[in-house]
Amino acid sequence: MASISDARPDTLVDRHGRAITYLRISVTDRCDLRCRYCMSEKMAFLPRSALLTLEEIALIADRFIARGVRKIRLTGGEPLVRRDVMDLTRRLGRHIGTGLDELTLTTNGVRLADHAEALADAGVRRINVSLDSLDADRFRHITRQGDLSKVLGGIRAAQAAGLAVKINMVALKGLNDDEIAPMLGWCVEQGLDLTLIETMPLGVVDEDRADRFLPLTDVLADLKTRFALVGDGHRSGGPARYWRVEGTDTRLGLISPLTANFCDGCNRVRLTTEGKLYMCLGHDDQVDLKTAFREGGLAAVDTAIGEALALKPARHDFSVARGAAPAVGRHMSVTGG
Ligand SMILES: Nc1nc2c(ncn2[C@@H]2O[C@H](COP(=O)(O)OP(=O)(O)OP(=O)(O)O)[C@@H](O)[C@H]2O)c(=O)[nH]1
Ligand SMILES: C[S@@+](CC[C@H](N)C(=O)[O-])C[C@H]1O[C@@H](n2cnc3c(N)ncnc32)[C@H](O)[C@@H]1O
Ligand code: SF4
Ligand code: SF4
Repeated sequence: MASISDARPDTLVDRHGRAITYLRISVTDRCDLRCRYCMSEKMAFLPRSALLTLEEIALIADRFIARGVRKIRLTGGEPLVRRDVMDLTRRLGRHIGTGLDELTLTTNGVRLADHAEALADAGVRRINVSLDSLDADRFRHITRQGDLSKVLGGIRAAQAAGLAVKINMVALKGLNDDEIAPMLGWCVEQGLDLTLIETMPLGVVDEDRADRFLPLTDVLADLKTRFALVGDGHRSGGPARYWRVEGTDTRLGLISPLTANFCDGCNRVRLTTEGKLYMCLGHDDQVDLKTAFREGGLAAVDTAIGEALALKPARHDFSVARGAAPAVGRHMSVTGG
């Protein structure tokens, strides 16, 4: 866990002594899919007038970089549906090697083929692509409208552009639990990493989370009977714990907020597309950086960021008990995952 004593003088440190070095930016709440665990079928999206402009996002990101953020991830909604996202990527990419160690992106992959080379040219070296099934019908069912072939084409294009690709798969009881081992096998064949994710109770969706929750402790025990998995001390700066499939290049990551809490090591905050800086995925504490910027410029942004550090909760209170209300009303697509 990062602590105040590890922190450089300009590093952002929260009231629990955790250095904030990772900024996740949701560039849009919109998406071209409607994954069942993420959104309800009928979602209302923000009007475009509510969004930060590209220039505002870039200026706010610069303030975080000046104060010790070393990793930025663009996310959403689906980041590649925002028309000017590549301009933003190029702009932020200029910090790589100086202020930033890494600029990266999490995408559903649908539009990836059109953007893969430009992402690589902007300095992105690896991306995460969400893929919950390799069966076209099931993929369409989970995403409500997705075309698997486009995602697979996007992954191939990313690899051809030299990007390392990690697959994100949300483990869903009764929806894709029988595909987890085959997915890991496929990732080994394709030279991809795989991260499994426990479903988190954010926003009201159209089914009870308890019906879909799959503890990754059980999944890991099963995978260990099928693959030679060796503990791997790799850290990406994100929440996953890693294993390597022995004799291969593939890493298996587990993101287990319910069964293996990782909040002690939290190093991240989230900027939404309307300029709210959320201090935790599972809580409502936030400051409004859009208003701060529009009323007081970057000095007011700096002050607001400082104030936000005092709001960061120690940990989430997620519950996937039957009938439990979601931890917060906003959907994952709004907070940016
Ligand atoms: N509870 C919780 N979940 C998180 C956090 N950060 C990321 N996740 C979840 O982890 C999943 C994968 O996130 P990604 O966008 O791939 O980011 P990452 O795990 O930081 O990625 P890497 O840089 O590859 O480690 C998503 O479902 C996120 O919501 C976090 O701080 N808390
Ligand atoms: C919100 S999406 C945004 C980026 C992009 N649209 C995508 O799907 O990769 C980011 C990540 O959050 C995951 N996610 C969404 N809702 C979730 C939930 N309720 N619990 C756990 N992970 C979730 C997705 O699977 C995806 O990997
Ligand atoms: S997980 Fe990503 S692709 Fe799926 S609905 Fe949410 S934002 Fe869209
Ligand atoms: S749930 Fe909140 S405190 Fe825990 S790791 Fe995620 S953002 Fe950090």
